Amino acid sequence: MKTVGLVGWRGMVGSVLMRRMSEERDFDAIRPIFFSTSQHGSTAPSFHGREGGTLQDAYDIEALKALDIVITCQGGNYTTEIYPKLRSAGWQGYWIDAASTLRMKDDAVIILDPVNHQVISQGLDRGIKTFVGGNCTVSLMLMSLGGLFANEAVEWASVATYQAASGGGARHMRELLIQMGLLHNGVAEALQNPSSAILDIEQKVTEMSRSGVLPTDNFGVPLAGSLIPWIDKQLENGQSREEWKGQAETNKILATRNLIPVDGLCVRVGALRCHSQAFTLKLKRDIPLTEIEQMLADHNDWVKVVPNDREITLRELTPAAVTGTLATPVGRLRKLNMGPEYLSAFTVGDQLLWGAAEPLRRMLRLLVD
Ligand SMILES: NC(=O)C1=CN([C@@H]2O[C@H](COP(=O)(O)OP(=O)(O)OC[C@H]3O[C@@H](n4cnc5c(N)ncnc54)[C@H](OP(=O)(O)O)[C@@H]3O)[C@@H](O)[C@H]2O)C=CC1
Ligand SMILES: N[C@@H](CC(=O)OP(=O)(O)O)C(=O)O
Repeated sequence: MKTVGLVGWRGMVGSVLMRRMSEERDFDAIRPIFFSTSQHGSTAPSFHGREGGTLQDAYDIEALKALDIVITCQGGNYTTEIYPKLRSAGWQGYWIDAASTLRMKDDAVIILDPVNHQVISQGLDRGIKTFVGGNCTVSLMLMSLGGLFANEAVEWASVATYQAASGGGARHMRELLIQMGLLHNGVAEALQNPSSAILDIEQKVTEMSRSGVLPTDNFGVPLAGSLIPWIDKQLENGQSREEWKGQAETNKILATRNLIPVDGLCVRVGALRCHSQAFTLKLKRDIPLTEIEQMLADHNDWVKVVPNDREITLRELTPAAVTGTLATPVGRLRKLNMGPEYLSAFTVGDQLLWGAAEPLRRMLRLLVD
């Protein structure tokens, strides 16, 4: 049985990972050792009835060296500090990581096994020992649209994202909810009165939003009742770093021989943990819509083709409907006015599940089964 070090297990992504590992009885297949950067010496958690012992120091290279596998959701700073030290200390184990730090390294594979199982297997055969979860929007796009990529049907993809607050981390989610609460409190009385003027209510909300009373330490500006058309750092070419990841990671995950252009605009909206994405896809040929739907539906067990029907779309293709599930639905499929090779699509997916935790635990299973 492999000894597996779990780092970052009590964070937001880590908690989702622990829950999924419990549900899938992954702890039965490993000898887990829990680490912490701040609480070593305390009692480790017990999952699935197994005592976790004592929390180990996540900065202790000797302790980490004794592991067969490290699985970390601790974040990029931890990876940047510890990974090179551990490798230069001669550690030959498998490193499974949620952070973006190592994703584009030549000796790392981006893991999304329903989409690139073959790339992962080839990596293992080549002796690759570093496996990194993809960016959430990229992973969710490929889970939903994988069938079109697998059939080499996509010439290029243009995307507008609607990304949830959770992508920024736990503090961002709290900030959004506090902003929502403050805005509502400010007009709650007026809302009780059906004859109050809606534009007076709106004006009060807008004034509050601009007044500086809302907490904005994490997002920088109010998100409640608004949106933020920029995610992550600014690059010199005008893209945000989140937008840059779209093409870079998609092509690496798929191991494309000819680059598939992917570009668009990444936008933060007031959803909690589901990222949605609106696509314009240029297909390589005019494929009938029924064939497209079949390709998409056949690709993996989690994608669901939602008929392009108003009622069904409202019921099944929203963050509220998808949150907390492993489903990665795709809908609003139709040929656009630009011509029969232009397809629209709208996807929704939980960014903490397929967007973060799920590819990691499935990689672990590939290594231990
Ligand atoms: N948020 C996201 O959507 C995604 C995140 N990621 C990656 O995962 C990393 C971790 O993200 P996320 O889970 O959001 O980070 P969190 O801030 O929720 O957790 C990170 C660490 O903070 C420490 N911590 C300190 N105080 C607390 C507390 N009160 N409750 C829980 N943990 C606490 C824990 O480490 P310790 O026990 O050592 O103190 C924990 O492992 C990111 O940096 C990123 O690299 C990847 C994809 C998506
Ligand atoms: N940047 C993503 C979340 C994330 O953590 O992405 P990455 O794993 O590529 O750093 C978002 O804000 O929604």
